[in-house]
Amino acid sequence: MRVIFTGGGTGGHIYPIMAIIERLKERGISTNDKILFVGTKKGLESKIVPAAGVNFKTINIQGFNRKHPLKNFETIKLFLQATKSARKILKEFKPDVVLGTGGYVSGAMVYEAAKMHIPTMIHESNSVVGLANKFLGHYVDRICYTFDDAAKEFPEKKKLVKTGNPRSQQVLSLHEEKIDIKKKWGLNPDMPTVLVFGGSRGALAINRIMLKSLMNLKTKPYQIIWATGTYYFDSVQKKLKGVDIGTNIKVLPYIKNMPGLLPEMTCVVSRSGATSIAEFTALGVPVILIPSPNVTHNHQMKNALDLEKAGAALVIPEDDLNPNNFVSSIDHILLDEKYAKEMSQASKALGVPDASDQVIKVMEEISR
Ligand SMILES: CC(=O)N[C@H]1[C@@H](OP(=O)(O)OP(=O)(O)OC[C@H]2O[C@@H](n3ccc(=O)[nH]c3=O)[C@H](O)[C@@H]2O)O[C@H](CO)[C@@H](O)[C@@H]1O
Repeated sequence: MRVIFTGGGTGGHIYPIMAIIERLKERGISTNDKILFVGTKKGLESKIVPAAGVNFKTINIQGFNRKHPLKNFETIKLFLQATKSARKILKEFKPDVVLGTGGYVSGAMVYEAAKMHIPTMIHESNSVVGLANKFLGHYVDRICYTFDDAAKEFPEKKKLVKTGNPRSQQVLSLHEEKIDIKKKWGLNPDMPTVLVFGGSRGALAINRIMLKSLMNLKTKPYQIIWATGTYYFDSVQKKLKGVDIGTNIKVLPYIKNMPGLLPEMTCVVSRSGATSIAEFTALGVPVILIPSPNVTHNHQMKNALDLEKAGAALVIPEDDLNPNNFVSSIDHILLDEKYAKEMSQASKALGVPDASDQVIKVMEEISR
């Protein structure tokens, strides 16, 4: 099967595609020469995709400027050029199906493909639908989604297929490379352990609450792995200079093998980005979610409440966060095994272990 994938900007648009590509190859449905990823030069995809050995082409496109509408003249000019480039790529590559996950580049590619009567589909990984997917919903053959709230935003119900997030299946298949926390960080593998991190880039609010809670946390009968985010690591280190943080707290910039560490954790404290949630629910990890308030339409709060409603997470809004509710929420899960087990089961029930296969099934159904 010849497939063009397109999506850009954030990791949320890229990780699901990378998971589907891996599975397509694993199952022998497609090969590297029949797969093309179309993104932008500036987006994260220009680093991740070629590094994974996937064919990559770019289109020059930019977002609309909501603050300075006059500057959008250039944007419109670029958009029209982008649709021309999209058409050229589609004519040359001749895909059997085109799948977009969001971002302006995906808007241009999938729209052009639909106009050329090439089978098209989109995947929405968040609970609030992004601008490009909302627009494309009118033109594509199928709409795959993760959260029921997202489905409500598309008027044509017959196009909808609930597949879950392909990252879930990928995380489960990587399950065997577990991290040995004793060897790696000198921690006790028999002690309950909590991982604290703030999404792919780290979160200032989560780092601040950790700094404020350290004196309390270092006396607890559990351990903490705190990934500050690479960007914040030096400033956190400076603040910790000369401070005794005990032996049960390990401070790191970034976790390289998250799927290998998550199954070892008793509980996780995190933001509620779509990919993180796909990972937590695939593995059934009990979580305390502190949604980022700085995202479009407050979608992280919606993602988080979906888990809380199912009994799979505790949610603390960033505005309400203080050292008391932070530490007592961790205590609640780490010191009560029964409660942690119930959360884990509720979380697993939300995960879709064969999400990539479900998306691939839709691709096979519509491809020409
Ligand atoms: C601030 C912002 O705009 N956030 C958005 C961004 O979040 P963000 O880019 O943080 O993405 P997610 O939370 O979805 O995923 C983070 C990814 O980074 C990995 N990781 C993180 C820390 C670490 O030390 N090691 C590591 O490997 C996680 O395992 C996960 O795979 O994209 C998401 C879609 O995916 C959106 O829902 C979020 O709202």
